Amino acid sequence: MKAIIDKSNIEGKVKAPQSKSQGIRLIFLSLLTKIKLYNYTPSDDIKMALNAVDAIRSKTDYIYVGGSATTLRMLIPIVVALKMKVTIDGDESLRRRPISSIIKALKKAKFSSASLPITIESNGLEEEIEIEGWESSQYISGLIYAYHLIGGGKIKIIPPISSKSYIEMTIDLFNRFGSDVKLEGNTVYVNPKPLREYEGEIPGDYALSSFYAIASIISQRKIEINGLYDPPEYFGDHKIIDILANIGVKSYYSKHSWFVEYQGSISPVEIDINDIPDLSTSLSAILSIADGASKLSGVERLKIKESNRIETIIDTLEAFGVNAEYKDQSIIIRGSQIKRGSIICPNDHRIAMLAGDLAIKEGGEIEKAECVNKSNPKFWEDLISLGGKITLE
Ligand SMILES: O=C(O)C1=C[C@@H](OP(=O)(O)O)[C@@H](O)[C@H](O)C1
Ligand SMILES: C=C(OP(=O)(O)O)C(=O)O
Repeated sequence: MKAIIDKSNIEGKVKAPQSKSQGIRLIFLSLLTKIKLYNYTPSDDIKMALNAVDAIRSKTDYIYVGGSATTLRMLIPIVVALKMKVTIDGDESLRRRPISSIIKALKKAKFSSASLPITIESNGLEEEIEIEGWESSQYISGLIYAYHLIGGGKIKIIPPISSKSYIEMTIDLFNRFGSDVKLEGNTVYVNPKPLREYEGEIPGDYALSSFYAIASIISQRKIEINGLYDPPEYFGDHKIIDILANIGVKSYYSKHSWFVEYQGSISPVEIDINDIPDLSTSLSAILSIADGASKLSGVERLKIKESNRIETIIDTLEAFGVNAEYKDQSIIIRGSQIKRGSIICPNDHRIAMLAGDLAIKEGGEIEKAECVNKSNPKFWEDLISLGGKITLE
């Protein structure tokens, strides 16, 4: 599918896209307590998480997880804790992504290979585990679930810890459901308590919502995004509210809604995105119109996302006339006059959304635009509902 976009003004009200991270966590929580989800958006990754828990329940020996690394890397410790013998596979994109740290950490399991497809045979999960913290936080999130399945345990994380905000998200979720999980220093202590049940919707997603907010800023308008959860204390994607406020945008949260309004020029900024990697793409869009050069540091692990996002962010910015380069382990973005451009989605949903935001300025085309379905199948229809002049063919 191709998205053909003309210069547009993005404004009005929209419901936040559902959170892939919160959704996958709630789905895996159904292994531990009763969960009933209403009106969920069936993104590719949500479908893969549902696939995984169904496979666990029916004790099948094969689980396909598509392109969802969150599902994969949370699933591996869970199937090991359940002493399952199972083969897990994914799509071409996921087969290229690393899973070495969790294989190294799980000493009581046997793994047929160091990448997908992989057959796992398990004698269970050790009471205490040590795992490298720099490859992916998703393993630690999965281990927290796994330790809830076997009555508790200790996770010693070898620093540096990447994407720490997602570990905080998992801990926050379990504690809100009544459990007792603590991160003290670099160690997670899992002391399972009875979990409450949940009936409701998947909460809205800040990183996915930021593409709508930033499209509105690029078109110098204002927008209200509702259905969001109260921003937690810990640092994470929800801090996008403050990040935009600090570069010249009117941006604030009130009663489950995020209000964003263009106020004039955008200030350049230096941000370490190691704990908020999913914001790298939407931040690249707004920094394209900043008055000067901005710097995204902590970008090394963007290489192991659905695409090598260091390359695909820079290629996409350049396709729309924006001056960008990779220098000193950072992405440098120099504010430019965005031009009409076009890309073929490099099998990466957030790159298509970045291109969608840039195209709002002077128009553009995105081939394989359906790649947004991995996390937000409503992306194009939502932009159209907000005033986007977009033809899908
Ligand atoms: O736990 C999660 O829900 C996620 C963790 C992050 O991955 P890493 O921990 O591998 O950075 C993030 O990029 C991903 O989109 C979602
Ligand atoms: C990297 C992402 O997801 P995952 O790691 O779950 O594939 C993402 O949503 O940008």
